[in-house]
Amino acid sequence: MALPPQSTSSETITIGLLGAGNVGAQVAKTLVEERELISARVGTPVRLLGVAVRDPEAPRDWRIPGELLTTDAEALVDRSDLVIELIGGMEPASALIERALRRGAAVVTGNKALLASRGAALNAIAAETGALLRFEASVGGAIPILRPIEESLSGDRITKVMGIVNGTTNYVLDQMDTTGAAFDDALEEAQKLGYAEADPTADVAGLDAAAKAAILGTLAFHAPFSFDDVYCEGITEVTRDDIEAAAASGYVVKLLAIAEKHTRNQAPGVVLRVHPTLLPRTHPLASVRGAFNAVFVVAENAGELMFYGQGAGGRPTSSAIMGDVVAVARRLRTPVPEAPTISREVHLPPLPLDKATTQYYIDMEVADREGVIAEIARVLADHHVSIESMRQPGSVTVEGEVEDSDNGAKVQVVTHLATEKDLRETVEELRGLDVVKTVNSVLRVEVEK
Ligand SMILES: NC(=O)c1ccc[n+]([C@@H]2O[C@H](COP(=O)([O-])OP(=O)(O)OC[C@H]3O[C@@H](n4cnc5c(N)ncnc54)[C@H](O)[C@@H]3O)[C@@H](O)[C@H]2O)c1
Ligand SMILES: N[C@@H](CCO)C(=O)O
Ligand code: NA
Repeated sequence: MALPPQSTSSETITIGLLGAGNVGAQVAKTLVEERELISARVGTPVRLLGVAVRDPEAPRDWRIPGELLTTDAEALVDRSDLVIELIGGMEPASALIERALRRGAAVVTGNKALLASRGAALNAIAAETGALLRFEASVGGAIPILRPIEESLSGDRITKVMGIVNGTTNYVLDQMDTTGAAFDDALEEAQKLGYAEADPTADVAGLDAAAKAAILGTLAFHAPFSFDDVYCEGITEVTRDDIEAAAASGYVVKLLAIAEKHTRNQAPGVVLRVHPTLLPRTHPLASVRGAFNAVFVVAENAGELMFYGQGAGGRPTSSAIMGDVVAVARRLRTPVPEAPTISREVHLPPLPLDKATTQYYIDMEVADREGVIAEIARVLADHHVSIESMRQPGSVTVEGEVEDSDNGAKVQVVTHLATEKDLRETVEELRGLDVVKTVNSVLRVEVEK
């Protein structure tokens, strides 16, 4: 399919869009319908040169003018000053971005999977050729989060970034919690609403959130982290029982991505982790509903900051893409020296999960006889894990002892801060006790921001 002739005005910034799915179709709509506004914001005319698609006949959320459609993505890349990549996945997205950067064209992308595995390499190519590479849409959808970390907080020291960064899983957990929906039904709905990845396994297995944790960690700590540095557990093992038991104890289950600097008793490093987490219902992140995202950032001087907004969906994500397009196009018009997007001045290695400290919730079935609680408490104490609260559903919460109940002997313990290593050894020993029939679930708990 032929492309329209290239702009004759050397002033005009030409844009090539790759992919016209949930996000791409919205971006095409904005570039066509709001061309004057975007050009005014940039200060130079911008023009959508073409939209590379796999199937020109495919139905789309917005009908892209036929003369813009092409199946030759490489030719479009070679003719564009600015390339927007919204195909997703590794190939051909990676090769097309690399092709654009090598010829000095600017690139805007929302492809977190690619950035979390090849981000450092792509940034190196951009640094070599002087090309611009921006990716605000890759984390938190519409929420401005990467630029505040990179620019506004660049004079401070960030110590922790923690957030709900996957809209699909937040939608699924929220539906299960508030309407009692089944996992599969809620996921199907999230797919229909355009929140999920092309393969939603990436969402429910925590991989999408892990990619975002690597990107957030890299920018927050000025050290390169990749997907492989992130400990990752998804929500597929979270049951309705877990959610109901958590609710009965005043908690809500959320999939959190956490990147935290650890310095105590060890050389400094960063633990990056994604896992289902219990939050007290009063915690600000507990009220993040549906496909919304929220990210807490803690910095030495700024203190606590919270960023909140729509984390997924074609329209919200297109806002972040367009923000990058305008920012990058302004720079194409008036070039200024670019500082490296990913600075590497700090040697801060990724640390294994064992180095993380957090609180834990342990739910177990126990024998309904005297001395059970004392035995459980002894095992925890032996491993330096102290108890914040202990509860038996259906009976009165008491300190250190649990009353018999008609509901059978179920015991739920919330610990104080403990290391993963101590916790793991504790749970292993609890499982081996005669008085413990089963350990139903072990979930991490975040009480503080
Ligand atoms: N949907 C969201 O809420 C959201 C939010 C933030 C970031 N993202 C990211 O944005 C990107 C796009 O997401 P999406 O939801 O629009 O995905 P999508 O699956 O709806 O769209 C991708 C489109 O690319 C097309 N495509 C595949 N191979 C192609 C090729 N070789 N040439 C041209 N087109 C090709 C597909 O046919 C599809 O229409 C992904 O990287 C995704 O992770 C999505
Ligand atoms: N699939 C992703 C899209 C936004 O990155 C999500 O559900 O959050
Ligand atoms: Na964002």
